[in-house]
Amino acid sequence: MVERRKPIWIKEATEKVMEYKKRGEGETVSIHECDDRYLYAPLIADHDVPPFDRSPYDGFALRAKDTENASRENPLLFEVIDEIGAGQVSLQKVGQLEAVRIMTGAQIPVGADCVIMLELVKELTEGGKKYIEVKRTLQEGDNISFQGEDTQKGSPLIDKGERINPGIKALLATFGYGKVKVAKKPIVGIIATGSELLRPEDDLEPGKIRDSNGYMIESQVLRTGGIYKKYDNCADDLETLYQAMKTALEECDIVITTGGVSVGDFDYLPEIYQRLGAKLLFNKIAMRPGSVTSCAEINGQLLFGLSGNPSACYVGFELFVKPYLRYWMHSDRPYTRFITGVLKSDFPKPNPFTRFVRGKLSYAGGTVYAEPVGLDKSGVVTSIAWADCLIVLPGGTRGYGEKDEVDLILLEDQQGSEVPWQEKKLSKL
Ligand SMILES: Nc1nc2c(c(=O)[nH]1)N[C@H]1C(S)=C(S)[C@@H](COP(=O)(O)OP(=O)(O)OC[C@H]3O[C@@H](n4cnc5c(N)ncnc54)[C@H](O)[C@@H]3O)O[C@H]1N2
Ligand code: MOO
Ligand SMILES: [Mg+2]
Repeated sequence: MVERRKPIWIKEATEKVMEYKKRGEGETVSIHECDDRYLYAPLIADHDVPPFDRSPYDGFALRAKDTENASRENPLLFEVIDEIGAGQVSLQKVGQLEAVRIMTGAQIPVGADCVIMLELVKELTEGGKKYIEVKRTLQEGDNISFQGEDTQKGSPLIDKGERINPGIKALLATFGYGKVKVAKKPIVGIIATGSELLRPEDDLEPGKIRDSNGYMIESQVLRTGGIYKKYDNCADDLETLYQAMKTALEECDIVITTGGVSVGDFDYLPEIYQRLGAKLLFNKIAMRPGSVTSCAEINGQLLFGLSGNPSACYVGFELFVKPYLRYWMHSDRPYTRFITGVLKSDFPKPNPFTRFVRGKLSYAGGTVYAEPVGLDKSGVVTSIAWADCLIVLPGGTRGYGEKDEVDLILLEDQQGSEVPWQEKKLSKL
């Protein structure tokens, strides 16, 4: 008699995985290599930015009070006592009716309290001395970028666990991090199982297909920020698979298998979990695709048994593996981000389980729309390539129609969510 598995809610499966969440160690990398890594410590401003009052324009620095009586009818002459570019500091003190020619980015000289742009003055030379003619009044602070106006010393800027983007990298450079402490990348073992599997470089043979899941998971691991170790495809043979799993467990932080988790004659994963002495967390989830997604734990290490069906495998990773890995890298928003949008076409097929339909986002009139792409079957591979979201259609007795409001899981998002997508209503399964 074939085992009858009892499905659990997505919410419950997520919680079971995250019960084993842990934070990985840190390592130091060159700033050149910190992109897309997760910060291991918060970033706090250790000095003011800008670090000194500076000119935002090419112009002349002078004292505002000296311009009090300046006008078109009454131009005032200021003697130019020095000239500085960015990086230079004037040793002169600006006194009454004096000015320093100053370029953008240069420090405001002592005595000066405002800047007038080059275009607004007339320059003249008389008796070997340089002057400018000022025809307008200026206020103290006019055209000055003040020390600390961007950020002040001691300000918390970026939390630990944030993924380093170009802006964060700019801040790291600003505050002198030639080397950056980041979370170590978790090593994810990938084993594609199935006697039908060929490698991409192999010619097709009767009854065989090329392994696509293994490569797709490689990509998902990289997109999440981890590193992968892909093992040779494993035929549906208990002993070979058992040995491959043991090796992967020793060499990796977590292990993902694809295929062999269902109830078929050659689906050996359930038996392998038993032989390894791993604790089964779940092997059936009320969702489609990916209902067979399994997870087991041994000595704190997780084994994810993703479905062999490509679309199911993909969804299983996004919902359950990704948050675990992101948390590992210290993210406080480890879950896949979701938003609300509008269904762009009918989806009449009802399903008792929550469905994650591969979809494409579009925007019109301030609304986000999502349209299913490709064939909605868990064995389908093409739709994954066309999708940038998963349209969530909660299980029930009816299908969904155009204009229905739906949750959308964003596949390309790197910001993450503090909370997972989860069923809003839980009835009996
Ligand atoms: N009697 C039942 N049969 C099935 C059930 C069930 O509940 N009762 N569940 C179905 C569902 S749902 C799914 S999903 C699949 C899951 O199967 P497995 O995870 O055991 O995967 P396999 O049987 O090994 O393969 C399924 C399918 O996927 C292809 N495959 C496998 N690996 C790859 C790969 N690396 N790249 C591309 N494609 C792959 C494989 O050739 C099969 O076509 O079970 C249903 N059956
Ligand atoms: O678990 Mo299977 O999800 O229908 O692909
Ligand atoms: Mg199977």
